[in-house]
Amino acid sequence: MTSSPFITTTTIIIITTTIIMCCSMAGPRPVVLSGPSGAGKSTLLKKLMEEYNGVFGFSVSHTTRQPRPGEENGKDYHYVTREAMQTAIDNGEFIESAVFSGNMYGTSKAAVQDVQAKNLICILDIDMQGVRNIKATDLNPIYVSIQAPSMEILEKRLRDRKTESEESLQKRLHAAYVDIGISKEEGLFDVVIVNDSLEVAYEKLKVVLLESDRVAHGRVAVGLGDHPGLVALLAAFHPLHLGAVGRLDLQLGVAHLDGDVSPRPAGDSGGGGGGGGEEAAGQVVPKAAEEAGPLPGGGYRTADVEEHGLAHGRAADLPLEHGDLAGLLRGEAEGGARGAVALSLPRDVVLQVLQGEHRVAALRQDLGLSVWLAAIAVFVVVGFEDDGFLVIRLLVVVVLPVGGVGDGGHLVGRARDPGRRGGPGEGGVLLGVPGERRVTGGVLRQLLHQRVVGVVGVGVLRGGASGPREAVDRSDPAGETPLLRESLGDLLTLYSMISSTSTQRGLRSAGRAAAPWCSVT
Ligand SMILES: Nc1ncnc2c1ncn2[C@@H]1O[C@H](COP(=O)(O)OP(=O)(O)OP(=O)(O)O)[C@@H](O)[C@H]1O
Ligand SMILES: Nc1nc2c(ncn2[C@@H]2O[C@H](COP(=O)(O)O)[C@@H](O)[C@H]2O)c(=O)[nH]1
Repeated sequence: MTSSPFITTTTIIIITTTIIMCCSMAGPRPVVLSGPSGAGKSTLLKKLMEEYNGVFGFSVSHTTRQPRPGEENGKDYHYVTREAMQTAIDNGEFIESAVFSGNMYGTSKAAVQDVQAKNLICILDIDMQGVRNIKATDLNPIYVSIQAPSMEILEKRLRDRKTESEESLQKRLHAAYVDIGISKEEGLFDVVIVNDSLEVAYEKLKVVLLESDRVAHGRVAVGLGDHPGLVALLAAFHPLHLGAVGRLDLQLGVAHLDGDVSPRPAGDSGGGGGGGGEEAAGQVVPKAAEEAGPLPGGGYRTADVEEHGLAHGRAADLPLEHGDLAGLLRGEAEGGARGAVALSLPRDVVLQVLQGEHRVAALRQDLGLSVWLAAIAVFVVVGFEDDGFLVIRLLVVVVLPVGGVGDGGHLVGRARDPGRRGGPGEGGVLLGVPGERRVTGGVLRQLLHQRVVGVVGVGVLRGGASGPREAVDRSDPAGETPLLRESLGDLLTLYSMISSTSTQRGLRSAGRAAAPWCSVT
């Protein structure tokens, strides 16, 4: 039984029974790119948009300058007259505006809202006046300065671009001269990237946007497996935080349910499957990916993992893709905001996890720290199948902001003992994650570098409308595995485990967890 007939032929009633949210929330954090004309902002942005289509969205500014060959109205800019622009500014339609090189430029509120409405991370390409103006708003972006290696190179690039008259070029160079000085002002930019080699600069930009401690704070729900309905429901609660909703069931990007994130030392044959423990905690890197070597941030290329990961027979060597990153990148400003990341895994992964090949690799370490439960959401999905059976599905989402876990700390859950089976394939739900700045950065790194935080299964209740309901594993033809009750039990066990300091102490000293599906090595 696949999940799609169920979805298409049943009425779905979703009841959220409990949601306890105790973290501050915030929407996706936009990104401001600024820097002298000719430094390479548009070039970098173009690459970013191509690679992360569906993650970032460009805030289309208004300008009074003439379009350049190849530029499109509504895509590169909204080209308007001075009068129209001034009227719109006077009407309060702009977040900021500036005069640059004799032309008016401005970011309209609608431009930013359009991007955010699509759940994309909004990128603004604005000049230094715009940066100053944005600082006075509550947009709270990440400020990235793009600089050319030198004024000479900047001038050459601008000339070679052949877009400016001599007069315009001189104005831009003058503005650049001023900007370069201002951009050194402490605290104005979060990051300064010198665009010498385009490739190097682009990799740096990606690191900043994808892995920076500054990027993701606040609660992020990346996905709930193959069940968009549930995700939509969650989105209804916190729409700003569910940026990846549209992409949930495409590719969820998580690998390695156990093991350490750091690349294995040469000669190490790798962590044993299911071995767990510090000795066995080496990262399980797909061979081809390993040969290709880690990316600058330490992760591995999606394509390598995608192509070779699953062939290893290890759960969760799956690609981390654009849509998922959108969720990971959303969040609140730096500065101690708390939040959590809930990430679900696709069916195959869940099944493998539930079949028990994986272990808790670092629970001991994390349980010793301040871990607390922030949210439990229980979704009951009721429907009728073609054969008239009433089917009730229960999906339990646990979001666990983990306070105080050190940079790189993590909570890894092994879902079940060997032999257990997964639910009907809606996907599991990942537990996790911290809120403090350094912690969130650490968690992001874990996710991006293929650490996983934990998995909870999905159970199904099946029975006639008036008959006894029985929890069954729908992937089990015998249909006898009482999954549902145990899933709930496991969750409760998990909750009590992590919320009890004595349990934490006990676990630490015993080095083992009491829950059958959760072992500490
Ligand atoms: N790393 C690089 N090496 C060489 N040339 C580059 C590099 N980056 C960008 N360029 C080239 O420099 C020129 C200016 O780049 P680009 O138009 O992206 O700058 P910009 O910062 O967006 O400028 P503006 O603010 O005027 O829009 C382009 O012709 C681009 O192809
Ligand atoms: N303050 C703002 N500056 C903007 C905006 N859109 C673009 N810009 C900046 O203008 C210059 C020139 O751009 P060009 O396309 O004519 O080369 C460049 O530095 C841009 O960053 C805006 O909405 N507000």
